[in-house]
Amino acid sequence: MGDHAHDSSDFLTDKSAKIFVAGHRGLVGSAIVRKLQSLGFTNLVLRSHSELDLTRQSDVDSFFAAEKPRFVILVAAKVGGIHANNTYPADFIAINLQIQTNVIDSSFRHGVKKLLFLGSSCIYPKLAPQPIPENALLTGPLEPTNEWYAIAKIAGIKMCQAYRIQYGWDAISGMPTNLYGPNDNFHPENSHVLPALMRRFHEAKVNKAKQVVVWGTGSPLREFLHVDDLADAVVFLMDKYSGLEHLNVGSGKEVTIKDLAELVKEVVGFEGDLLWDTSKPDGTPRKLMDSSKLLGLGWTPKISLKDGLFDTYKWYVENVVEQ
Ligand SMILES: NC(=O)C1=CN([C@@H]2O[C@H](COP(=O)(O)OP(=O)(O)OC[C@H]3O[C@@H](n4cnc5c(N)ncnc54)[C@H](OP(=O)(O)O)[C@@H]3O)[C@@H](O)[C@H]2O)C=CC1
Ligand SMILES: C[C@H]1O[C@H](OP(=O)(O)OP(=O)(O)OC[C@H]2O[C@@H](n3cnc4c(=O)[nH]c(N)nc43)[C@H](O)[C@@H]2O)[C@@H](O)[C@@H](O)C1=O
Repeated sequence: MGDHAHDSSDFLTDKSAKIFVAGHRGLVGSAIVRKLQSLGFTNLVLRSHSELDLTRQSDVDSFFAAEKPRFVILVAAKVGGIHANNTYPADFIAINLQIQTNVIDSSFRHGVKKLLFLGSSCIYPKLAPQPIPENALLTGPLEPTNEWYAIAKIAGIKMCQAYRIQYGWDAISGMPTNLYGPNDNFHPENSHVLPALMRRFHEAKVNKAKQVVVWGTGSPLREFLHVDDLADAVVFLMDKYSGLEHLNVGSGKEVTIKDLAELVKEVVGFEGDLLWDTSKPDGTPRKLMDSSKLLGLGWTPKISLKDGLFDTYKWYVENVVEQ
């Protein structure tokens, strides 16, 4: 089964087509809803976690039988930073396998025309060649702190490929790098590094603290992409890509955690010192992805990290900080 990488679908032609955005209230899902609404889509089907628990197979199948969406964008998942992944491995592997298996299978069985599944750059080996090409998948041991989540995501990619091979069904996968932006998860322990530091620096500034603890050594490198760029890439992939292989979705720019911390400190306006807690894990030393396949199809990221940080901090102060 060859790659039909340039099959164009009718995703952008019929704005009344029914689209199910699974996980629409999260960082990524809410950005995708914003993007689709800005493009004039009028028929989004949205269900919160409490309305439809995607780990419950019979409920998912009843939902698809009733709604029969034409397109599905699957971004619902159990998601968290390095501490959460390292602390709740059973949740990360079980919940994510259940969600994706239920949604992918029910989508196929109820006639969905095209489905996009989101994985993550953590699917690649801990010491993959940098920048990481898509074919580095399954060529080496995973990063231990998030291997459970990574295995679930790899299974999702493989499931989409298997349904294309066996049934000729149009399921595609995108692999985003570390994401950030409005509506992120700012939980003090379970969040990702960027929102965690933004919250900690903000609280330190307000409380006039002298120093802020940052986890690890500060030496790991991370690539960041603003979630609005990711939402743009999701629409681009739904419209322009129908291939067997997953595609990397990155900004191509990486920073050390130390430089990121300094940048967030500057954006927030905290003037104290950083204290490094090296008892906390660094995780994988580097995971810059090679996104040249997606770039070659014509997509480009537009939001710089500094602009994105200012935009996110403005949102944080207006929406999260107790008024
Ligand atoms: N954030 C990042 O840095 C990255 C994220 N990704 C991927 O992007 C996708 C979205 O991540 P992100 O937006 O950051 O995560 P969020 O946690 O912000 O959003 C996930 C959404 O999924 C929902 N959800 C979780 N479990 C269930 C369930 N059992 N049934 C129904 N809904 C459920 C959550 O609802 P509720 O909160 O109410 O439980 C939430 O709205 C995920 O697939 C993730 O793997 C990939 C790379 C990086
Ligand atoms: C998207 C990606 O996200 C996760 O992988 P990660 O990138 O390692 O995660 P992270 O953002 O939590 O940490 C990045 C680095 O930052 C350092 N760090 C400093 N201070 C804080 C801090 O306060 N909080 C956090 N979380 N990290 C901190 C931390 O020590 C580490 O070196 C997995 O979900 C993975 O599966 C995945 O897909």
